[in-house]
Amino acid sequence: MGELAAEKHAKYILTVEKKKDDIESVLMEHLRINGAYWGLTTLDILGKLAAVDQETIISWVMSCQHESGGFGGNEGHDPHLLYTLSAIQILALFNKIDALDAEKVSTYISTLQNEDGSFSGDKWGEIDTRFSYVAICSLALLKQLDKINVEKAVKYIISCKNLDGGFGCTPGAESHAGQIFCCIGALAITGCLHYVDKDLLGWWLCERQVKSGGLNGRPEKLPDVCYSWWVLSSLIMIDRVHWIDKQKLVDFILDCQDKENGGISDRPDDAVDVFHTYFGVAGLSLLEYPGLKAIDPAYALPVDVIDRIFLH
Ligand SMILES: COc1ccc(S(=O)(=O)N2Cc3cc(C#N)ccc3N(Cc3cncn3C)C[C@H]2Cc2ccccc2)cc1
Ligand SMILES: [Zn+2]
Repeated sequence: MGELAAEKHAKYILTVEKKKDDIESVLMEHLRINGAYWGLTTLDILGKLAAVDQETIISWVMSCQHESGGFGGNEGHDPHLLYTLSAIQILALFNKIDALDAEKVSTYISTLQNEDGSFSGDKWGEIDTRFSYVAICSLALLKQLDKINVEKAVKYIISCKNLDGGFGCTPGAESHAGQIFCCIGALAITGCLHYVDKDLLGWWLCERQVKSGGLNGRPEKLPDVCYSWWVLSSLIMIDRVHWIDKQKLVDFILDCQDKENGGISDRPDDAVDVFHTYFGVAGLSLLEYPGLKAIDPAYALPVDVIDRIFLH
């Protein structure tokens, strides 16, 4: 509890970024570009992004680009929408989106939109509302939303709305906090939040808070720090964040820190990792924890980065 061990978390991220051959790094090498986005955005929120060698990172990110225009999770890996968004987000952090051929990347993304407006994650065709969000967020950052059929993309997302006000990965699939974030984020970016029943969804979301103050992803599940992002950012986007106890959530996240070695875990006393360190720090940023840079709930990037892209 108590306070955020910011210096320790920055040091933890910087050491993990360097490690390549330990078991965790090898297991995660297929999504290394996701890990880089989580780590670098955490550093930026902590005001420590200057601690990394941006030229080295930018050239590594560009080396993950496939000839199709999409990005793989590491050098030489097949492209996927999930990794393409992480690449764009990393370049945005360093104000280097212009290192990209926006036309080529947005053509890759637009070829993954299906007739019904949904998106496949890659050429193998898996459809999930996660991919709708990743496609729309990527194209918005590239200012290339006109490359897809936004009306059909929005219509497909709305077709995944459930009677409980939530959203699942496909029409009729069970509501889950991760998919709700993706659908609400996509609707926020496209200016279509008026299709959402904010009171019904707000109720489902605020019911995710358990007595420890943490948030879970579905009814009866254990709380998990990463839901501090999926649920909280959704509540903020639909203006219902006052329906949860923010201080109790802050205390839950602070309770999940390893204050000795740095890092944040999914719940108290579990092993820390980069993923939960990012979502913990990003969650505290959404809760306006002192000393942290503000993060945009829809784009999952610092507000000053978003302002630089859209307001310059
Ligand atoms: C430790 O076992 C795992 C299990 C799965 C994965 S994963 O499929 O690559 N992935 C990313 C992820 C990264 C880390 C880290 N470092 C840790 C966990 C975690 N999960 C699993 C998780 C998180 N909360 C509870 N659970 C069970 C989410 C998952 C899916 C996801 C990917 C990208 C963006 C959002 C979500 C990685 C490790
Ligand atoms: Zn988690």
